[in-house]
Amino acid sequence: MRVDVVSIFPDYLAALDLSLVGKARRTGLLDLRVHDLRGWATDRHRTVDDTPFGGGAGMVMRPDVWGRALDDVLPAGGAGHLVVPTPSGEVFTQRHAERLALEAHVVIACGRYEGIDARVAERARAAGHRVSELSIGDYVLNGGEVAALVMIEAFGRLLPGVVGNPHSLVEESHGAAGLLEYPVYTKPPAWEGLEVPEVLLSGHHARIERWRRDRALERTAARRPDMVAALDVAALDKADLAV
Ligand SMILES: Nc1ccccc1-c1cnco1
Repeated sequence: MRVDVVSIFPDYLAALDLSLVGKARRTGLLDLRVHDLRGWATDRHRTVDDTPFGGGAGMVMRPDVWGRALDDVLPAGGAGHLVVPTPSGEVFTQRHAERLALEAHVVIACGRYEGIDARVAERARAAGHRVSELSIGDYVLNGGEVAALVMIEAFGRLLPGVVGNPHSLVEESHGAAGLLEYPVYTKPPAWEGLEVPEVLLSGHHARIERWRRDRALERTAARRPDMVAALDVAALDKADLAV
């Protein structure tokens, strides 16, 4: 899989040399290239932005500079997937990560300022590329670089061979039947006057499973009422019958 990231702060992506993504690059599983957008600017000051048509605060990133950059990094023939991190995008989920992990060539355009001229995405779509404008959550960032790091880690870890044990690719952050994970404990059994729940030391697997399921339900109801609404109660009941 090839991934190109274009940014005016390419050093922001240095974290991608570390850990699993860094290993995937070194072993050739992931061909990740980071580019400085200013390399496609043509004036002496290497300008990449300008004032917004229609007025308003801030600056907009220029279509001509982005157009030249994407002409160079998107694959010929419209076979690429352009990802544009933006606060006004669809919320990025594990589903998006799974789909992106199947792509041969992903290009991530990291915008700054008030965003990238809308014609850049429009032109990429017209050229046949898939284009996804994605948000990693409802908060304000200064640019798309952090979102790019999040997305690359999320889909990069799904590439075959990147994570040692493929079983650990099951959605750890969301456990059984669409619930949040239960609380976890390890040695020592008593720490700073705090005890590990007795049931976890009991060796009674059915009780342990039920305790974990109950804690996961409590957490999900308390922290993610949106997930409770989407719960597959039938699957949960089946799980309940199982333990
Ligand atoms: N706030 C931002 C500013 C610039 C580029 C992306 C974002 C973003 C992406 N996901 C949430 O915010």
